Amino acid sequence: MQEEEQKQRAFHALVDEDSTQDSSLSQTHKERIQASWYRCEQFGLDHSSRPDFATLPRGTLSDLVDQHRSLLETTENEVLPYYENILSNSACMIVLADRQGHVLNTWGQPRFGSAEEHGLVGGNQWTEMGVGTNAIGTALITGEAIQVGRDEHFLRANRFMVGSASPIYNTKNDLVGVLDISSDAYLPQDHTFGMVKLMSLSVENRLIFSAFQQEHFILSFNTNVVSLDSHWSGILVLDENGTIVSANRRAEVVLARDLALLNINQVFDIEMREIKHHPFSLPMKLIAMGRYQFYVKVIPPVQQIMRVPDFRQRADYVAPSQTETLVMKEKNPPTEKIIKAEKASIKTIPDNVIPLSELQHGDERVERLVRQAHKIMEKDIPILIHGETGAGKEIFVRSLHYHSSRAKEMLVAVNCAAIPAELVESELFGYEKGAFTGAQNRGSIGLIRRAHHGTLFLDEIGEMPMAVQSRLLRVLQERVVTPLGSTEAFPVDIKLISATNRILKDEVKEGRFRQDLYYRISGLNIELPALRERLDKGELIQYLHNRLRKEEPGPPLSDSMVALLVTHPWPGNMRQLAHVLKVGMAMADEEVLEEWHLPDDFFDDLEAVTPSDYSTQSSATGEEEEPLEKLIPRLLSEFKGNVSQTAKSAGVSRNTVYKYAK
Ligand SMILES: Nc1ncnc2c1ncn2[C@@H]1O[C@H](COP(=O)(O)OP(=O)(O)OP(=O)(O)O)[C@@H](O)[C@H]1O
Repeated sequence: MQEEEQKQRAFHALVDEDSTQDSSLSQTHKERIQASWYRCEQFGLDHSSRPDFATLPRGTLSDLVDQHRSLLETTENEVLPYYENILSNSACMIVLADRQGHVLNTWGQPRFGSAEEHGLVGGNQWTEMGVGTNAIGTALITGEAIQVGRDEHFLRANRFMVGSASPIYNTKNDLVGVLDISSDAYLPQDHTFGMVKLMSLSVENRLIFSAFQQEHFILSFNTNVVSLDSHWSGILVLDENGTIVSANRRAEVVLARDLALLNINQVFDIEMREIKHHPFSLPMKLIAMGRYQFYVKVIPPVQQIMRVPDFRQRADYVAPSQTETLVMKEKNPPTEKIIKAEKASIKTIPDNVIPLSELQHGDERVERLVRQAHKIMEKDIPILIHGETGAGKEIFVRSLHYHSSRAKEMLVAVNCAAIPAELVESELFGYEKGAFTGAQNRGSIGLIRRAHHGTLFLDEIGEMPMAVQSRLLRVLQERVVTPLGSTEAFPVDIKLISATNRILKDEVKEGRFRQDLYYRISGLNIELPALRERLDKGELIQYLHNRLRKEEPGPPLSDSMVALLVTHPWPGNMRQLAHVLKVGMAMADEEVLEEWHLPDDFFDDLEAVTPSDYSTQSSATGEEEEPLEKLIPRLLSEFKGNVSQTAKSAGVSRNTVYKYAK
């Protein structure tokens, strides 16, 4: 359990590498600045040196601009407009530089002096060697995003500004440029840093789309369905066969592996043919690496859409004039019909929501907590759910929401661990026109107000940054949300459900979670038991198996298989069970599900917990066990290379056969 928690923390640290602002991270930043200053000394600079911009002649600059046309256009036409509402009139300057630090273009009007004074101008080169520690030059050397505060600049001449820069990588993972926001120190700097990182991610994502969207499938994935279209989603590019031909940096960080040329079925529990047949607008919930759950959206190749046969040739084609009348008719259905439809939609629980009555199958403890939570949904009392990862917290919350009087309104699920720390605040509370900059813009309503009259589910609440905790506390006390940069307070009526797999009381003791907020959110405390602790394990396994068989036909479960599944420790809980069943059912096709159909990690877990409890058939009969390295090659040659028969006969998975095959 402890190990699992550690793994979880490591995973979340990866999912949001920027989420912690603890001393170890600021230490890393300090070290980076120190290393840069050391380099500057080696370059022979001293603090009073004048910046040497090695300005390019005009002709050379226009050649450089031509070479970087696609990068410049992507930034200028496709990325900056999205940030206009936050950055315009902000008295900051956005700078795009090439991989040698040459400024290619700038946007905005900084408050700090003229171009001659600040030097952020087309053709000037911002390297550490010429200009000392600076955001652009230091990001180029380290290959990572960095914010350089006024006094962190090596040269005194540059200490009038704060620079936030983030490198841009192309689809081949080569560093091709740097995006920088420079301003005097009056902007909220955390936010500016978050923004420049997002902008560079967004340029990278656009470069991927321009390069691949014509002929490839593009998968975007995130831990949170609401954030699927955001720039911090992972992106994978797949060819016809499901081979990953490109990915953004976020995908590699989140999945913590080199993805090049893997097949999609080695990353997610899905085959390419299923991806092709999945309705494209509908996000899927998939498991990565057998354990971690993501929402995944598929964007099909543009050319494929165009290859669809001309619809006018279809027999059921209705000419436009007729269509219009049909639509008009539908627009005015009889009142009775509307009332019926409304009633039906209120009563209908979406397919992916498990009815409350099916959440438990005879475990009294679970039955009691389901009953309590259902009741409390109608009271003004927040619910806090604690449970191991994969225990079914989110499934439980969805079920609660759709069985409450708030079912017609939105359930807004926010995974606090999946949003970069600098942006959690504006995502949750929204921001007013020109919140950060005094600019004219449309602002954003924020996730809390989106859940007005509905349910707000704050998953992984233990990961919420301290500053955001204080703001959330005020919202819960005063029941109003004041968007960033606004003086207006908007009343909110939300049912708050929070979930965590940390022990929040310990987090309070360690000073990582506000005590007052803890008491505010934990009106009803629910401990969702781990799968291994549940008394209705057998029934639950059969229930989940039946549910999966409704989605896709699969083999039946024998009693001995249920008995084996019941003995498993299930560190990944319901999520792992669903994965093991899915893999097993796919491997078994229409045969009866047997041990050797199950994935390897199932047996790894068994061996790790109770090596002596789990024994193969031969050891159960007391016979001397033949080591796998001998048994597998022998059986393989006996069965003339047939992997399935070998696996079946040895009582191991196919992967194990491959491992020991010589
Ligand atoms: N009661 C249930 N019946 C059937 N399947 C379930 C149930 N609970 C969970 N599952 C399965 O387990 C998966 C994980 O569940 P869920 O996302 O609710 O876990 P969680 O506790 O919120 O996990 P995490 O803490 O990692 O966010 C679901 O996608 C579903 O496949």
